[in-house]
Order: sequence, then C-alpha cells, then structure tokens
Amino acid sequence: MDKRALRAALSVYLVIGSAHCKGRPLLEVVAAALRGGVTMVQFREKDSPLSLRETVALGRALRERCRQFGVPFIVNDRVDLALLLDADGVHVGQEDLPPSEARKLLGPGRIVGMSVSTPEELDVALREEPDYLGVGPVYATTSKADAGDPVGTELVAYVRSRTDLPLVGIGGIAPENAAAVIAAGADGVAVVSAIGSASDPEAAARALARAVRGHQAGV
Ligand SMILES: Cc1ncc(COP(=O)(O)OP(=O)(O)O)c(N)n1
Ligand SMILES: Cc1nc(C(=O)O)sc1CCOP(=O)(O)O
Ligand SMILES: [Mg+2]
Repeated sequence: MDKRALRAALSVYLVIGSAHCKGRPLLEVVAAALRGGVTMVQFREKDSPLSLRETVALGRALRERCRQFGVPFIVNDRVDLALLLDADGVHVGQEDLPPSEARKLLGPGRIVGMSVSTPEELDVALREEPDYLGVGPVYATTSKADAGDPVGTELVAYVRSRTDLPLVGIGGIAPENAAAVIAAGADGVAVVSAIGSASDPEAAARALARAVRGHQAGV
C-alpha cells in the first residue's frame, strides 16, 4: 500500500479485542464499526481467555469481514498470528519484535506499524523504519494499564515536525477531541473504548469518521 493510501486507511482506526466489547461478541462490534465507517482494524486480543485455536478462528472471521469492506486488517504484537491469518500487517510496540525483523517474517507488501510515546522512542522508530507510527497516549486512557501519562497533542505535533511518516494518535480519543489530534498533524485517530464501549458501535464509528473527515476537509 502506498503512503497516500495508508494515510487514508489510518483515518479511523479501530484497535480492539474481546475484553473491550462490554461482553458483546467481538465480531459483532467490529462488523458494526465497519458499517459505521472505520478504515482500519487491529486485532488486539491481549491477556485473552481464548485458546490459541479460538483466537485463530476469531481472527479469520474478523479478517474476512474486514476484506468484505476493503479495510486493512492488522494484528497486534504477534507476527506468527498475522501470518496465519494472512493479515495485512502487524502493529509492534517498542518492546515487541522490531519492524525489520517483523518484515523478514512477513515478507514484502505488509504494513508494519510502531508505537511512539516519547521523543527518544521516536528516534528508535525512525531508525527501524516502520510504515506508520501510533503516537500516544494522547489523552488519559483506561484501556491500557501500562500506557503511562498522557503526552498530549504536543507529542503528535513534535512527531509530525520530525517525519512525514503516516501517523495516528491513540489514547482517550473520542468524537469530541478527534479534530484536535488531526489539527496537530495526525493522519487519523486510533480508538478502543470510543467504539468498543459505545452502546451503538456503528453510530460511534460514524461520529468519529465525521469528526476526522470534517477536520481533514477543513470544516
Ligand atoms: C495504533 C496503535 N498505536 C499504539 C499501540 C500500542 O502498542 P504497544 O505499545 O505495543 O502496546 P499494546 O497495544 O501491545 O498493549 C497500538 N496497539 N496500536
Ligand atoms: C492500545 C493503546 N495504546 C496506547 C498508546 O499510548 O500506545 S493507548 C491505548 C489504548 C487506547 O484506548 P482508548 O481509545 O480506549 O483510550
Ligand atoms: Mg505491543
């Protein structure tokens, strides 16, 4: 995928696992989010009670649903799972497999995203050449226990000043504050609870898409 298409795909990025769906089936929540207009989906089945077999079966169902909508399907952390699921890519953190190693296993044409939470982590990421960056937590979040203190839109702006890599803000983002993240230089927003905890995930996805697109279009 070229850089321009990747920027568009990052517009409304759902990062989700079963633990963040309020007891509803993950496939149901993802299907609703796709109808509402999410543009990328990350399968983040962390600390899951599911067996590996169940995880693979669920991942395949999610991948198929994403394909029906023409939306890239990314796997969190695990390159082995990404390969098994024929995913479009992986997202790795600073403690996970480096992008260059992930690429060796995944082969060409897959997307590799990497997390950045500090200027020092940005230095590491720029050396390791991921395809896109996830910058956060922009705002306070309860969806990731080890997320650290909010970095604000200031870190998004700083990262944008140092690189033209596609980048997405993550952490505490909702329709009300999404425009500020785009204004700071992000190509899109990544969310867990704004969609996973919403009573109507389809409407929540639509509201986020409106907020992001409205700002991208200068509305
Ligand atoms: C888009 C996006 N950005 C950041 C993260 C966080 O990744 P990581 O730091 O590896 O933390 P975990 O998600 O693995 O807990 C992400 N997953 N997606
Ligand atoms: C998965 C994740 N990564 C983060 C980071 O800062 O790298 S914050 C986060 C959780 C985001 O969840 P919510 O949208 O519910 O705040
Ligand atoms: Mg990780």
